Amino acid sequence: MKKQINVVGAIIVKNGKILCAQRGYDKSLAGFWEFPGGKIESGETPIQALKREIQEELLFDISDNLEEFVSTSYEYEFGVVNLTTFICHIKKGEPTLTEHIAIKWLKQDELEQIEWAAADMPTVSKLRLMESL
Ligand SMILES: Nc1nc2c([nH]c(=O)n2[C@H]2C[C@H](O)[C@@H](COP(=O)(O)OP(=O)(O)OP(=O)(O)O)O2)c(=O)[nH]1
Repeated sequence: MKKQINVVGAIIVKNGKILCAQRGYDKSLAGFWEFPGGKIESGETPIQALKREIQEELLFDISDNLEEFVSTSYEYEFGVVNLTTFICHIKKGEPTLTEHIAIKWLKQDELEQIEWAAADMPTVSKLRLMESL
């Protein structure tokens, strides 16, 4: 069986726009756009993992009222990514790039303008169809 990789991603919403982050060139899926986050470590809940990853990668705190949005699995050649995305807001601080190449704040109907990691497409499609955020 292929390696299972359990990942959480943050849909960070501010003023009706969504934070999109471009993966670094030294990473898997280099240069693709993603919801910031990462792998859940052993002993962590998904929400704990998400808070830790956002603090590590973008140096801000997300608020406590997280809303689970989509859970999907996608098989890449390096393994199966089981991705759960959560809608969240900024509690404290501003996004600061440490690992990503770039970030963009896009409206729901602009999300398809960038090239997303394949596992993210169900989340992108659902966001596109939402009334408002
Ligand atoms: N953080 C995040 N990862 C995603 C998304 N979509 C998607 O396929 N992934 C994949 C990329 C990685 O293979 C894995 C997340 O791991 P990570 O972001 O912690 O990985 P990493 O860069 O530390 O390390 P690596 O995969 O290069 O070894 O899930 C997403 O929206 N956000």
